[in-house]
Formats: sequence, structure tokens, C-alpha cells
Amino acid sequence: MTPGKRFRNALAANNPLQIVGTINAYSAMMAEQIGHQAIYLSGGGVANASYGLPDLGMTSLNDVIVDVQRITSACQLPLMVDIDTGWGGAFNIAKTVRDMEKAGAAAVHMEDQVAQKRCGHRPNKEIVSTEEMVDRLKAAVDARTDPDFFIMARTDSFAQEGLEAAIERAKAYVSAGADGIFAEAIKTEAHYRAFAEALDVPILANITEFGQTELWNAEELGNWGAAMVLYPLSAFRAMNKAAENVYRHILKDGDQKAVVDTMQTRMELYDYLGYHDYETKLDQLFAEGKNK
Ligand SMILES: C[C@](O)(C(=O)O)[C@H](CC(=O)O)C(=O)O
Ligand SMILES: [Mg+2]
Repeated sequence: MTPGKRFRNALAANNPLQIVGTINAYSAMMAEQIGHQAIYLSGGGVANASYGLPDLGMTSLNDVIVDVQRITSACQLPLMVDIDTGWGGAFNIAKTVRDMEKAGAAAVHMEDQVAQKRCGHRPNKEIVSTEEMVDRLKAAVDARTDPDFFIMARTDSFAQEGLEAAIERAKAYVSAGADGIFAEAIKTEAHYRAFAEALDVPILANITEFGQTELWNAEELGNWGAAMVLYPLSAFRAMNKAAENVYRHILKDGDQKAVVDTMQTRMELYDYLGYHDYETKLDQLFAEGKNK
């Protein structure tokens, strides 16, 4: 079964489908073993965590592909990838989609901001015309080889143009072939309901912390018509805070005793990695070698 098909199955089986951000391969393994059905690679996350950069369109296709490959090699869950604005014109976008498919991604979202993009929850975003975004989407849809590969259009237009215009754009994006709509930085129950009622494709709610959106519960978002709920950077933010605390204590206390309880143990780490299976296998191979 292709990754795209697995994503569509997860979407059909979960209402709404929770999609959790996994900043690296090991996080993806944890999410999988905890029981999540779909995972996400955040564009902001790649920029921040892998390159120490802000989420301002400074990372390239190849920068993101590296992290996609690491995650899809380690985890079977369908992965949605943030491809920002697709990284260029029609030919570049087509290449982005093909490369994402080859790297094992199941879904992507592409947005209607200008190439010099910003985080969707920050002020002063600029967007391209509806026509330009429609062209981007057509290039993406044409390029996929697996018809189940899921191509979602993200619109950042709500902040500048308001609800009605954003819905009009979303309709045009669906006509261009988008499989789903990511309405960025909408805020209220009425907004979610309006998008869900106007469109007959799955709608994604981006429940990112410290942004424009309240931390609505998945069940209520589902009742309002959201088919997917995204938590793009939640675990990453928590990991960062935990790491910050450890660095401070080591410097201040001269040891890590005060924070050891906040750490995942060696055994927990090994359990997620399947370490003991590897070790058993290695011991067997070693014993066989000796017997020769
Ligand atoms: C979803 C997002 O595009 C991302 O890159 O993870 C960000 C998330 C964030 O900055 O909180 C966005 O919403 O623009
Ligand atoms: Mg992003």
C-alpha cells in the first residue's frame, strides 16, 4: 500500500485525524508506538531544529527532503510534509512533489504566500493571486505519480482578506485539484464551520501553540467539521523547554541530579528503538561465528 493510500485510510478511519509533528526519526517512532495514526514534518521545525533558522522561507527542498527520508526510513506511519510555497515555479513544484513521493511522504501542504514567506501566525504575510496559486496547485497535482498522494492547499489569506475571500480562494484551489484545505490562522467555531460547509474536501485545523488559534479540543473541532487536526510543533516545543532546563541545571548545580526525573530513561529509549532485538541478533551472529 502506498504512503498516500495509508494516509487516506487513516483519514477515513479517524474523525478527526490527529496529525502530530515529529521533528526527527526517533520522535516519529515514539508517536507510532504510542498509537498515533499520522505524523507531520513542520517546515518551521526543519528550519529551527535542523538549521537553526527562523521560519522565513530560507530552507530548500533538499534541506527538507533529508529529514523526510530519515523519518520515513524509521517509521511506517503516513507522513505529511510542509512544503511551504513549493520552492519555485511550476517545474520546481513538480520536482518537489516527485521528490517528496520518492522520499516516502504521504501528503504535502503548499501555501499561497509569496516565496519570502512567514510563519502563518505572524503579522504582515503577503499572498500571491488566486491565479498564481491555482497554477502552483495544477503543477503539483499533474506531477504526482500516485493518485493517492495527498496534496493539500493551504491558504494564508484569512488574515488579510477575511473569511469570505479565503473561502472563495479555497474553492478555486479545490477546483484546481487540491485534495484538502488548510485554512491557516482562522480562529473561531464559526470560521471552521464556514469552511467545512462551503467545501466538500477534508479541512485541516492547525492547532499550534502561542499563535492565533485557541487550543480547541479535537472532538469539538471534529464537530465543527474539521477532518484533520494538526499539532505541528507541540512535542518540539516541549523537548526544547526540557533541554533548556537540563542545560541550565548542569551549569548551575554542577550535576544533573535535579533534572534526572525529567529524562527518558535508557531503558525507555532502548524499548522504542527495539534495541534488545538488535542485541540478541548480534549475540547470535557472534556465537555462530565462534562455532565455525
Ligand atoms: C504549521 C507551520 O507551517 C509549520 O511550519 O509547522 C507553522 C506552525 C507555527 O509556526 O506554529 C505555521 O502555522 O505557519
Ligand atoms: Mg510551515
